Amino acid sequence: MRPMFMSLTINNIIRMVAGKRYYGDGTEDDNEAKHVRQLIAEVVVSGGAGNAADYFPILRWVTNYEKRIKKLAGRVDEFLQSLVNEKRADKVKGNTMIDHLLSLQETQPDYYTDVIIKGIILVMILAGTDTSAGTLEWAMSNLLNHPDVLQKAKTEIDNQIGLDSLIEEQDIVKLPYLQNIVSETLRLYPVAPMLLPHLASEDCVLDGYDVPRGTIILVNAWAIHRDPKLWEEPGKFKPERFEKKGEDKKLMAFGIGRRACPGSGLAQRLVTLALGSLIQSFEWERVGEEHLDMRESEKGTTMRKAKSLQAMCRARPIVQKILDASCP
Ligand code: HEM
Repeated sequence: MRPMFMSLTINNIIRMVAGKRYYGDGTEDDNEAKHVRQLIAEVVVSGGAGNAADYFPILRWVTNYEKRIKKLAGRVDEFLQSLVNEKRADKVKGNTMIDHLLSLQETQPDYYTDVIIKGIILVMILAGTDTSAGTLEWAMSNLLNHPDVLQKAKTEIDNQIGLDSLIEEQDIVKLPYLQNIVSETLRLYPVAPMLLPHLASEDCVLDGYDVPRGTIILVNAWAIHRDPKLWEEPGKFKPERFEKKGEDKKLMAFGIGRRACPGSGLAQRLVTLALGSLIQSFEWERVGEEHLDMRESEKGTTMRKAKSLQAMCRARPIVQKILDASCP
């Protein structure tokens, strides 16, 4: 299911940024979409790769890694510039993120240069797609390994939303158990397990340790989320734990403070809505009797499942109802 989750999250970000869709919905044979899909696939593969020549500079003589990455960066820049140029040429202003950034460029041209705008688009794609897709994959895998939790979430959705209309963004507040499933997934499987590296801007003392200015600090959120001093039965997937007031305050899957994830609201909404829609629309089962392998992959910048998720599903009656209503 990983490629489907990636298509969803990339569409979500690029539609917000540029009002375009490159996956599904008739884009299969579109040449521009094909080109962008290929480019994004290359960026995803290269994104988490290490460069041995950083540690053994002599390897520069034998690998063409840097040359290849520079070429890829050039193609990415060309693509981002084409998105900006296209929006700039539009006669009527739209409501996409690029439209708003170009308006700011008119009033503050020294700050909102094309380079800054392209940087913002790129960070949205890099930080906002793999992370949400990975969380969805962990959440779905947890549900398949815990059919009782899946059943409880289905009952909540059926009772709160009904069997005639699809769940919408504003319904999420009526689904606390579904929200707790997402929190419990982020606790056990934070896709950025060491957050991002932070640099001490001044000398400071952390928990009794002297930390000199310039030290790189990594926070092990994964270990904090499984600390038996903080959580009861920390290794157990138990969404009910978040029914206790204040438990969610202990989560740090998005970091804490000024440099915490600015996309956390979007990510939580997208993951909860997508998960809710999958539960509402389909009956889900594991492919075999065995529990799913929940080991983590050793590769990549985000923490992914070592074994990509495969599952079986059967449409629930609501799908036919919605299809009948959309093409009478
Ligand atoms: C489940 C999904 C996500 C998770 C678990 C996640 C997690 C994180 C974490 C742990 C950090 C570093 C915080 C720190 O070191 O203190 C971060 C930073 C960041 N995230 Fe997310 N993120 C997710 C989705 C998103 C989305 C959807 C976007 C944007 C659309 C986004 C944009 C960013 C950006 C721009 C930063 C860097 C912020 C800075 O350096 O000031 N993230 N995220």
